[in-house]
Amino acid sequence: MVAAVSIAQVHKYYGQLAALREVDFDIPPGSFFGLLGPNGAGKSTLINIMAGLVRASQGHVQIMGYDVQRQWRQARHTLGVVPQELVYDPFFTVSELLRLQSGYFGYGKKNEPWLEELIHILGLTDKAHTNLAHLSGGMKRRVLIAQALVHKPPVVVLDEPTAGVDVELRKMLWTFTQQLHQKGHTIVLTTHYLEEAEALCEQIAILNQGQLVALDSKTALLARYPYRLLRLNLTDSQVTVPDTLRDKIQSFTEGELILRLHREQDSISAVLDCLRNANIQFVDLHTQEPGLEEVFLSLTARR
Ligand SMILES: Nc1ncnc2c1ncn2[C@@H]1O[C@H](COP(=O)(O)OP(=O)(O)OP(=O)(O)O)[C@@H](O)[C@H]1O
Repeated sequence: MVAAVSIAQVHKYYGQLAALREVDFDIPPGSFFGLLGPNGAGKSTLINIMAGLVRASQGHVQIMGYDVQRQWRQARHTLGVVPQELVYDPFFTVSELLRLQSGYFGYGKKNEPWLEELIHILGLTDKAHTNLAHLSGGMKRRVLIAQALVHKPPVVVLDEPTAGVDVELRKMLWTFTQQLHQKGHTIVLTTHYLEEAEALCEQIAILNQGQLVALDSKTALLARYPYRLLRLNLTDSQVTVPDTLRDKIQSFTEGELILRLHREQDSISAVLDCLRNANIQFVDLHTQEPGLEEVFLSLTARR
């Protein structure tokens, strides 16, 4: 089966700076794929290479089997990218822009019902004849999504679609992308909201300083993490935690002590004995399984 996106030995240099180093992985067709990484990890560079906007210094990228450089026309037809920046042309209305974009892909009147449907499902009906310059940031974001979908691309890349949007629009975008996924589109999502990636993505790649540091299903990634958290609400917030527990402290604020315990090496009862021996009392405790945030931080922490 052809990969939705195939990234083969990609390097990208900006002068001396290696923005991507030996990045090599496939995004399976039909997956909901999270591309994560801290600021400057290389996510946008990789997306721009997929979109044919930036040329890889070495290596190849294919979208649905089409090379983004040699077969750029076909590759572009199979890909829709929702950019991170709110870039727009202030001279057009929403509906004019979508028609123009549709025409760029060679679609004529036959595509009108789909454009109407996009306007409707993205809640843009009232704004269809409004100039883009007069739309709010949230509305502009919806237009960018519609614009990326005019040609019904099988692969849809959303570069931080929920950055800076309100809760209502975020929920609407979640539902919308899930529906696209259910219809068979491959979704590639970058986001800094790890709870968002955890809720939506099945497969996850993590980039750090231009290199791939994790590639797995979300479930496997979470299961591989060897720690869990122990949360204790202490009666006294001023206590000194015993030395033997110091390196396990994840945080200690306002009487809530969170310890990071190794599943095999640390026993909860030994930790509690240690606290009791130090005369530290607590009113409540519970354990918590790690979330994507803990896994992400452990893989991307700068040494
Ligand atoms: N046109 C460019 N010229 C020079 N350096 C660049 C250029 N574009 C990106 N970089 C550098 O390449 C590295 C990767 O940047 P990139 O924007 O791909 O990261 P990112 O993971 O998308 O970050 P963010 O989460 O902040 O959007 C950074 O060090 C950045 O400064």
